[in-house]
Amino acid sequence: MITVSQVRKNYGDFVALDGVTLDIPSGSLTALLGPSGSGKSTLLRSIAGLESPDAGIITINGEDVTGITPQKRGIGFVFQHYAAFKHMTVRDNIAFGLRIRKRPKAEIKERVDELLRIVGLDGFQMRYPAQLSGGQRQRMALARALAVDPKVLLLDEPFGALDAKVRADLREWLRRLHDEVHVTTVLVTHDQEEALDVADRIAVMNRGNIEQVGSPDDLYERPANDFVMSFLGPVATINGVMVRPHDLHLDRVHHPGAVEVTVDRIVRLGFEVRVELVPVNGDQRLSAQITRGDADDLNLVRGEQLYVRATHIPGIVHAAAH
Ligand SMILES: Nc1ncnc2c1ncn2[C@@H]1O[C@H](COP(=O)(O)OP(=O)(O)OP(=O)(O)O)[C@@H](O)[C@H]1O
Repeated sequence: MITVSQVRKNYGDFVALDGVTLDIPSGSLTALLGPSGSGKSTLLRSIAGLESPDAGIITINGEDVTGITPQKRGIGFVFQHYAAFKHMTVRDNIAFGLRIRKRPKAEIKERVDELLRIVGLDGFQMRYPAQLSGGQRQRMALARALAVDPKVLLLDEPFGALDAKVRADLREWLRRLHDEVHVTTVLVTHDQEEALDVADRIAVMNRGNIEQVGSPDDLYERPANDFVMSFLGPVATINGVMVRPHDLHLDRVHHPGAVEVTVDRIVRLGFEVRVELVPVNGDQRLSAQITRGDADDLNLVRGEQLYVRATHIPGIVHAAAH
């Protein structure tokens, strides 16, 4: 378990962490999710010991590590741009931490073989980092961080520099890796899809504070406020209430609570159809997400008028009336 209590960090006048308190359970994969500048990296680097907080306490497995150097915290760290040792093979890069700890040769070989298998780089052990793809290089970085059996694995946008397809593959891979090694992992990301996809817990950050902590379902279905609601996925505002676009229902007849709208655009996205709507009463425009089947049944035509209503209103969220 990692505990962060009332941690503050200022850079000059700027408050990067505004008294953050967070518990990270052992064995969890927790994502720190938030917009750029919200303090995610500062919090992660404080846990790592790469930043020293101005106030507050951080413990790892019950030990106060606030004043302890990064080397003594038992952490593995992977950054977006991982600095591999270019002149060393993949095998030697992974073995590095074990060598400087002077582990016996046989143990190093066994551990590195195991890690090469876990990260799927068995066939690449004699290559140099320059001969790897970006995704392979990040997997090597993870193997290197895991080699010394860290108590905690800290990942700062580890897939941030990779293209969307590779990112998606690596997310799935990280999830499986975590299921296998169970090391307490904290992942910084600004990508809500990435957080929802891999994390079992998400802490949503905004302006140096934590807005909400919970499972992906909790946050998506029961967001604590408008910020979490809008950061976790697309929203539409209807009658002053924020809802998810897929919770909007289109109808040709009026039902209580329905709003009259004009169909402005119909965008077919494979199985789903996004229908952009302009309320007749001048409210802000909104998008409904419906299935292709529903769209075909409705036989929607651009410019026609119909009614839209919310079939599900999440949690306690209410947008400011306008
Ligand atoms: N060494 C520093 N000196 C001054 N300001 C800093 C320093 N490090 C971070 N900041 C500022 O603190 C704020 C929080 O930075 P941080 O890197 O924690 O945000 P983040 O949520 O990780 O954002 P990003 O996703 O863009 O990395 C930012 O506004 C940043 O400019």
